[in-house]
Amino acid sequence: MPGLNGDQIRQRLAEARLYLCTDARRSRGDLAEFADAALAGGVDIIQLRDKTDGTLEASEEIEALEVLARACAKHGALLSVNDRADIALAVQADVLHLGQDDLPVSVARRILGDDPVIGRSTHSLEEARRAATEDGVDYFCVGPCWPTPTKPGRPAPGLELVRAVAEGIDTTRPWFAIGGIDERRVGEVVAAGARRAVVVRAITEAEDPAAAATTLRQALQPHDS
Ligand SMILES: Cc1ncc(COP(=O)(O)OP(=O)(O)O)c(N)n1
Ligand SMILES: Cc1nc(C(=O)O)sc1CCOP(=O)(O)O
Ligand SMILES: [Mg+2]
Repeated sequence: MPGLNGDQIRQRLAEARLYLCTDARRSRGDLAEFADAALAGGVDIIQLRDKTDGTLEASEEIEALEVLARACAKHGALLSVNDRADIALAVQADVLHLGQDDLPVSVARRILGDDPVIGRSTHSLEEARRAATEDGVDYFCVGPCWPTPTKPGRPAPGLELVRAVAEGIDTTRPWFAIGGIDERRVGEVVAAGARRAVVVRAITEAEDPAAAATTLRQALQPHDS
């Protein structure tokens, strides 16, 4: 099946509210079933981020991404690869996500071409400001909103940073709050000015991933910017 072109990917990114990072569920059941439930519940973008026991072998990562790609095609969602431009190219991903210490965006762009979108992690107002204008970046993430065991050792700038970004910088590019967000806290994130969120445990550890996604999506949905 042909993939989405750059305009279609950017259109879906603009409309996205809920972004899920999941591991490959090597020790917790079926990845296809889980992805299908999360996407049916309202996840717009799904990323494979498996760092539980070291990183996956490239072949294992590609195999898991192919499972996610089929689920994304079924639900009209975007497929995101973490860190690795070579793997994003290999699986024709819609999205590549890069942290501050990952590949430079200009290098990733050279590898990927213009169509896939590239996202950046930011943890300060200065980094967010840079990501909001840096060439080749399509969206950025701001956090952690709360300290999180999913990213141990990463200090949390908290909702103060979300407020500062919402009020103080050019937010023409889509941006997502991240870190410690769950059904209970998502209202605070929205009140701080975010319209989009990235979650890990709130869905990967939910008893009912579809219901968790629906609740999070509804909390983020009422806004239209
Ligand atoms: C959507 C999204 N946002 C942030 C991150 C974190 O990226 P990074 O800081 O590079 O950390 P790792 O995830 O690579 O450990 C992400 N992966 N996805
Ligand atoms: C992968 C990641 N990156 C962060 C950042 O601030 O860049 S916070 C984070 C982990 C988010 O996991 P959870 O939803 O389980 O708290
Ligand atoms: Mg990274």
